Amino acid sequence: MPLIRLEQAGVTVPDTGRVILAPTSLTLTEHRVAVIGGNGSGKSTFARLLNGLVLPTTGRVLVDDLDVARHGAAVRRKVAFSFTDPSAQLVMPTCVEDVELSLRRTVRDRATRRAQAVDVLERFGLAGREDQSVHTLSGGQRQLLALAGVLATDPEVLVADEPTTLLDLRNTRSVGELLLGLPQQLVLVTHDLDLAVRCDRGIVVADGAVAFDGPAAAAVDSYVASVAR
Ligand SMILES: Nc1ncnc2c1ncn2[C@@H]1O[C@H](COP(=O)(O)OP(=O)(O)OP(=O)(O)O)[C@@H](O)[C@H]1O
Repeated sequence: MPLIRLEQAGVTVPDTGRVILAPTSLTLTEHRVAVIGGNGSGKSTFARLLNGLVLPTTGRVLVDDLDVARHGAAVRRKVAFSFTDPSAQLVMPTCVEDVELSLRRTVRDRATRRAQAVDVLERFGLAGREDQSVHTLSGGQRQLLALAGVLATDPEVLVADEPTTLLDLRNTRSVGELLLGLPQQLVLVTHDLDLAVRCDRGIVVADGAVAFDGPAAAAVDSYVASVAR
C-alpha cells in the first residue's frame, strides 16, 4: 500500500483567492478511509488532490514520496479514481471493450487482453454481458462496469467519489460490499453513513477544512451532531 501524505496541501481559486480547501496535513495509512460532510464542503476537492486530478495551490501531496504535481502519471498508476457518474468513465461501445481499453497499456497481446477483460467482468458480476452496449446497462451495472475498468489494472489505492449516490438500495448494497471488500486501500467519499461507519477512519470535511479526523464511528457521530446544531 503506498503512503499518501498531505503536507499543508490546500486549494484556493487563483482568480478570487477563495479557499476551497484550507492547508491540510495528514497521512492515510488505514485500509478504508471514509470522507464525509455536507454538499460543497470540499470532499471532492480533497479526493481529487490524492491522485493529481486537482493540484494543490499551497503545500504538497506525496504518494510514496512522489510529488503528485510532478509525477502525475506515475501517481495515477498507483492511485485510481472513480467518478460519481459512471458516464464520465465509460467511453467504449460494449462492456468488454471498455475494460479492454483500461488494459491496453499493461496487456499488449489482444487475445490475452480479451481473456483478462472477460475475467474482470465476471469478478464484477457482469458475466455474460461482454457484448452488451454500455448504454443499455442499468445504473448499478454501469457503476460496476466503471469500477471494473478502474480496478482492471490493479491499482494500489481506489479513491471513489460518491460511488453509490446514483444507485438504488440493492445496488448501493452490492457496490458498497464490493468496495469494502477490496484488498486495495479505499478512500471513499460518501453521503452513505452506513458505509462510512464501516471504514477504519473517518474524515469530516466542513467549510473547506478537515473538521474531524478519527475512528469512522466517531467521525459519523461528529458529522451528525454538527448537522443537528
Ligand atoms: N475550480 C473551482 N473554481 C471555483 N470553485 C470551485 C472549484 N472547484 C470547486 N469549487 C467550489 O468549492 C466548493 C467545494 O467543492 P467540492 O466539489 O469539493 O465539494 P463536495 O464536498 O464534494 O460537494 P458535494 O457533496 O456537493 O459533491 C464548492 O462550493 C464548489 O463550488
